[in-house]
Amino acid sequence: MIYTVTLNPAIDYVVELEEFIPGNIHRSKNDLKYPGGKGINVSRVLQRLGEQSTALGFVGGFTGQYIKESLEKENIQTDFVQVEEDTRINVKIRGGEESEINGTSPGVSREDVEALYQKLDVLTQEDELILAGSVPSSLPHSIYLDIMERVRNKGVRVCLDTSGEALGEALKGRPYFVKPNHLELAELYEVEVNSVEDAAVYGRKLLEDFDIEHVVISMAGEGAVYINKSQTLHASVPKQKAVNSVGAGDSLVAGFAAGIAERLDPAQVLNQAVASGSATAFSETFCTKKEVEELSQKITIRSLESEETNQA
Ligand SMILES: Nc1ncnc2c1ncn2[C@@H]1O[C@H](COP(=O)(O)OP(=O)(O)O)[C@@H](O)[C@H]1O
Ligand SMILES: O=P(O)(O)OC[C@H]1O[C@](O)(COP(=O)(O)O)[C@@H](O)[C@@H]1O
Repeated sequence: MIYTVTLNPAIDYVVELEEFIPGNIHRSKNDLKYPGGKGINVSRVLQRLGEQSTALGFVGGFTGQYIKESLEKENIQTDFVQVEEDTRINVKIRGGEESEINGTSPGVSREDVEALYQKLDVLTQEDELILAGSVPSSLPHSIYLDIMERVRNKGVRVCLDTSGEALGEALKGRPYFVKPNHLELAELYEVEVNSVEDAAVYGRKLLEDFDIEHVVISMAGEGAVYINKSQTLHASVPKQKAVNSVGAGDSLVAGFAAGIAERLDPAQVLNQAVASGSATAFSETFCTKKEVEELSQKITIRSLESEETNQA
C-alpha cells in the first residue's frame, strides 16, 4: 500500500483572470476549488493511475471536512488526524503569469503528532510512504526526519518532496527517493542549476551525500533528470503550451511511486513519472491515465553517462 502524508493540506482555489492588476477589483472568467497540498495531490493522481493509497496528515474545520469528503468521493482512503483550527486555503491566480498566495497553517499540537505516529506504526516493508509538502509553522523543520526515524526499522520505502530547511533536515534520514526541482537543488547546494548537465552533477552529489536510492530533479518544460547508483537518465518532454503548473511536481511523484510499486525498470519509471507531470501541466487540472499513456509514447529518455564520461 502507498501512504501519503500531507502535514499542511489546503483547498486550492484557482482563479482565472484576463489580467491581474494589483489594486483593481477583478471578476474571474472561471474558478476551480479542489483538495490540495502535495501528498493529497499525489493520492489523487495515484487514484487516476489505478493505484490505491491512504491519505494521512492533519485537517481541521470546514475546509478540512471538504478535503476529507472530496477524497472519499473519489474513493481515496483517508485517515487524517483532526486538528482544531481550519485547514488553509491557497489562492492560485491565473492571469498572464501565475501568482500564488498560500494561506497560514492551523496549529498542530504534540498530541496530534503522536496520533499521526500511531497511524504510521502499522506500516511494513511492503509499503511506500510519501512525505510531501511544507511543514506547518507550529511543527519543527525536523518533523520529516522524526517520521523517518519512527519507521526506520520497518523497511518502509520513503519518498520525499519538500523544500528549504525541511528538505535539508529530512535528507539526514536517507529517504529512498527524493524529488527536488532544479531550484530547490540549487538552493540546497547554494549553486546555480541552469542546465540538464548541472542537474546531473548536483543530483549525483545529492544521491551520494545522503546515500539515496533514487533521485529525480524535475525541470519543468525541460523534463527531468534521474540518478541512481549506476545510471543517469534525462527525460525530455514534447514542447507544448503548459496551461497549469499547480500539481505538476506532485503528479511526477505519483507517477514515480506507482512505477516503483509496479516494479518497472528505472527508464520506465522515469517515463511514467515525467508523462504524469507533463500531462498535468498540459491539462486544466490533474492528468488522467489515458493522457499519461498517450504522452508516455512521446517522452524521450537518453542516458547521460556517455556524455559525462566524454566530459571527464
Ligand atoms: N511547461 C511544462 N512543459 C512540459 N512539462 C512540464 C512543464 N512544467 C512542468 N512539467 C512537467 O512536470 C514535472 C514537474 O514540474 P516542475 O515544475 O519541475 O516541478 P514542481 O512543480 O515540483 O516545481 C516536470 O518534470 C515535467 O515533466
Ligand atoms: O505545502 P506547500 O509547499 O505550501 O505547497 C502546497 C501547494 O502545492 C501544491 O501541492 C502544488 O504543488 P506542485 O505545483 O509543486 O506540484 C498545491 O496543491 C498546494 O497549494
